[in-house]
Amino acid sequence: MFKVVEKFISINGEGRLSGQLAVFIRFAGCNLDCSFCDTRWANEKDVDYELMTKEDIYKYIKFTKVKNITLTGGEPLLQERIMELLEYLSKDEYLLVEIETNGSIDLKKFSRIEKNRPKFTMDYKLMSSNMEDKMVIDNFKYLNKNDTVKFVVGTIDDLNKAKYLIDKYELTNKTNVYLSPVFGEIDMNEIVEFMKNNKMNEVTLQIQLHKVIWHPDKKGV
Ligand SMILES: C[S@@+](CC[C@H](N)C(=O)[O-])C[C@H]1O[C@@H](n2cnc3c(N)ncnc32)[C@H](O)[C@@H]1O
Ligand SMILES: Nc1nc2[nH]cc(C(=O)O)c2c(=O)[nH]1
Ligand code: SF4
Ligand SMILES: [Mg+2]
Repeated sequence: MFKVVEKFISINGEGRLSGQLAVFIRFAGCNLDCSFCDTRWANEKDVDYELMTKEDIYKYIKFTKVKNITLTGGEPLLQERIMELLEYLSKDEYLLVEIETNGSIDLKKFSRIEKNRPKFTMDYKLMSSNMEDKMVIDNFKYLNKNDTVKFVVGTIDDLNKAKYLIDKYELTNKTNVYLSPVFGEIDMNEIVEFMKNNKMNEVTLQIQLHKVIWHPDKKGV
């Protein structure tokens, strides 16, 4: 059984599928406590959730008739039998499943799903998150062109570290690389100037589209 705090259809506001319809399954609980977390409510010990089986989740997804699925949270890979869910969903070739994961969970076993492997959007938490020491650097090697590394940046120091990691691990040759501002905390022009000054080709700047369409704190979107 999986602890689902919310499930909804929306426009994906992040990453490569931003702007497209997606079904969101948000799981309860997280092992990190990022300074900027915009979904802290999902990680509270007493958060309300519905218990769903993998079949319940699949039935809900098919009922929506939406192709893109984002498994998120909280930290989705902490769910005890998440591997069973991923393998179950991967059998449906029509679905495009992506996982928003926080960089602290070893991705090795998940990257081994053969057919129609879910796509990782792996956050690398930088200094301003206060969670950088939890990052599993080895994860970079399990990411491919279907996946994304996302750097949520709140300061110039974060930007400098992101650039250092992008260069050191040649991330733009391996996977998609996104910079995302800590919403409302950093002047996006500063990020653009940094990208221009550092000739950051093949890096994508995103803004969380759902926070532009709706109030930034609105749930279920
Ligand atoms: C709430 S997290 C859930 C998935 C997973 N725990 C993670 O951190 O990737 C989903 C995404 O929202 C991003 N996020 C959370 N709070 C944010 C904020 N205040 N500004 C920008 N992005 C934020 C995270 O970095 C992550 O990419
Ligand atoms: N619209 C919308 N798009 C999203 N993409 C990733 C999200 C997340 O919280 O993981 C998210 C979210 O919370 N809402
Ligand atoms: S890892 Fe994700 S859900 Fe957990 S605290 Fe950080 S942003 Fe929030
Ligand atoms: Mg969100």
